[in-house]
Amino acid sequence: MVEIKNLTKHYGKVTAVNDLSFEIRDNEILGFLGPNGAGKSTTMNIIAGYLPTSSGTVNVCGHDIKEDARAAKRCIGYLPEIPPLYPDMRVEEYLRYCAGIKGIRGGEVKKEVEKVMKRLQLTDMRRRLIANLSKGYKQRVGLAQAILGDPELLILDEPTVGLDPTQVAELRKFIKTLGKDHSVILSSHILSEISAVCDRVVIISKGELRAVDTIENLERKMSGSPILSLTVEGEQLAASFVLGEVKGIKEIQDIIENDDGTSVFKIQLEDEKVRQDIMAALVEGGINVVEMSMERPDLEKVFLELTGKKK
Ligand SMILES: Nc1ncnc2c1ncn2[C@@H]1O[C@H](COP(=O)(O)OP(=O)(O)OP(=O)(O)O)[C@@H](O)[C@H]1O
Repeated sequence: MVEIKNLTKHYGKVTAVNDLSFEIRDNEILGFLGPNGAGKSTTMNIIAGYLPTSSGTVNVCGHDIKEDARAAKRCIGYLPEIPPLYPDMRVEEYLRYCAGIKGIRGGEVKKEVEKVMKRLQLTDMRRRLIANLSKGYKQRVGLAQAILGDPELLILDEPTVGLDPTQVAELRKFIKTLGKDHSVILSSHILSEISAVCDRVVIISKGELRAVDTIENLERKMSGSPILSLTVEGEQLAASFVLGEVKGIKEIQDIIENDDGTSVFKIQLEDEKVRQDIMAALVEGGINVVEMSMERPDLEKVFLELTGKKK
């Protein structure tokens, strides 16, 4: 869907983006993470064709954003960090105006505007002045203009900023449904949001790429030796004895005794597969297993490690 190659952007002496390369695949929701000033908005503005590159290329749906801007922009719906709303226009009037800018003509305008208003539950607000809308409704209008004409690629720059928790949940749900038949690149500061919504994630810091992968793979790569959390019933000593016989255990890092007579073992493994041997040994040794789960670092730890902000 989108191929970004060696993208660099200078603002005078400031290098905002430095030799960035990644792709956005068909029908995926790609999370775009980075600390403040990392270069996220700059990159998104360039992909959307709003800002020229200093060097490098961006190809959207087979069209070079520089050479063939008009065709590339036809495939793109963009919701910038600050949506380009006109406060003195009414909702429907504004969406009709946006449809015109996007090259939608004739009877298609009404059809498209009705469709997006319905999708974002704006129909009852069609005659409301944008200035008088709540922040949540303004964001819906911003999103409605982005999806007008059903573009294949949606660029959403921090779409949930300033919304209340209910609106955030609604918007996330909507973005998830969009991701079924669109490609979406979504920037956010909220790591839990990226975890909840995205398939893959790109992490940048100081304009440079730090990682591109699925969240699961990133967490796995960061985790080093896997840690097993094992809760058993009965004598700690008996369980320790059985565990001592299993090959592939690096270290028992901790044993926590609970009030209900169960004990939790934190066990560092050489390989995740050792888990099965542990289970078999415990069953054979007559130890009752209450719970067994792998512990992974969450996206926050991965992010802090990759962006050099480790606590
Ligand atoms: N028009 C501009 N002129 C000069 N420098 C700029 C301009 N726009 C951005 N920058 C600088 O480029 C760098 C990247 O900024 P950008 O807004 O792309 O980061 P960001 O990751 O979107 O940050 P945030 O999360 O705070 O929105 C920053 O150092 C910023 O100060």
